[in-house]
Amino acid sequence: MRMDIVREVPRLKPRPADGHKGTFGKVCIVAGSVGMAGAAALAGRAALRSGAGLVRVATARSALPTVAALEPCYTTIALPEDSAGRISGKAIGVILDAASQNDALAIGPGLGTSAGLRSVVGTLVQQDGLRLVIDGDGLNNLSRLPDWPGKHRAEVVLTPHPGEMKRLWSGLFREALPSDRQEAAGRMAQATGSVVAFKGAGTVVTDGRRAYVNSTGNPGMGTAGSGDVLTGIITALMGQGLACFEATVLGVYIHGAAGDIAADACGQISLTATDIIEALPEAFRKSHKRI
Ligand SMILES: NC(=O)C1=CN([C@@H]2O[C@H](COP(=O)(O)OP(=O)(O)OC[C@H]3O[C@@H](n4cnc5c(N)ncnc54)[C@H](O)[C@@H]3O)[C@@H](O)[C@H]2O)[C@@H](O)CC1
Ligand SMILES: Nc1ncnc2c1ncn2[C@@H]1O[C@H](COP(=O)(O)OP(=O)(O)O)[C@@H](O)[C@H]1O
Repeated sequence: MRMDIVREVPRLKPRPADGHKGTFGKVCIVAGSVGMAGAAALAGRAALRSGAGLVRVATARSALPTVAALEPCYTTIALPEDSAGRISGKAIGVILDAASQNDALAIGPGLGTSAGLRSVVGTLVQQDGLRLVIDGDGLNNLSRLPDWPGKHRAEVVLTPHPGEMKRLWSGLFREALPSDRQEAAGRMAQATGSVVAFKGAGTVVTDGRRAYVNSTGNPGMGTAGSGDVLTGIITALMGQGLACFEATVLGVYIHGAAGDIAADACGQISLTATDIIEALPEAFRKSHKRI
């Protein structure tokens, strides 16, 4: 598969002196469940550290007090839940309202999987004009909807790790997942009309026409919640007006750069997803000088 290789990492425009929180994007992150409140908080905090003017985290009602207590700077939206403490299918009305009131929406970190969540994700991909990042269990729910690419109208970014990629792939193709990561990501992007960030060492970002292979990051980032942080970063960059491909390239680059700064400070063995968030300010400052 021939794709143009992108070597330049996009950048955010300097902030206008009279900018305010409305200028820098409102984003909503639909995430978390009882037992995985942390995933929602990590994505929300990462979005704040990545410049979103307003961050709203929409989560299952029972998980909300924990999610809210983990970070004072985002607001929260309580969603109807099922008996297992996962967001239920009845939440779709509130989520569609949030979609219409925000510049970008993410769904997935820590959701769990269920028929209700499948219908929520399936409805979101059909929303014309919605800018949507799908990660984690958002992808696991999506992979059980084999006909979704034919119906989708939203601008979609998919951020699978290799396990999620396998599930997504087997829902769409008969043949095995190609071992060439660029080939796999490129075909997934073309078949679904989405931007794909196929995560792992050397994350590949592609829209099926262009491909970027990331050089930042380290094995210390193989730690729980690291991908949830990436979701928050990309969503915030989309909220600030970057197109899906550009936001994903910059997001993947900054996430890896923050992981490298964090590994310098605390070593790859002890690195946690929280350390990646704490390193985002330095990663953004350095990238503005270097890129
Ligand atoms: N604090 C929290 O609340 C956390 C919640 N999380 C959520 O937990 C849910 C399930 O996600 P998980 O990823 O844990 O479970 P999955 O079952 O989706 O994936 C785990 C498996 O994926 C494969 N895999 C992942 N990265 C790989 C790589 N680089 N190379 C090869 N294989 C790889 C491995 O087989 C691994 O066992 C998601 O919604 C996620 O957002 C996790 O992010 C962990 C932290
Ligand atoms: N060896 C590595 N080199 C560079 N980046 C890595 C490496 N291992 C993991 N990462 C990055 O860490 C993140 C892990 O995400 P993911 O597997 O979704 O974690 P989680 O589901 O726990 O949030 C991805 O962005 C991935 O690219």
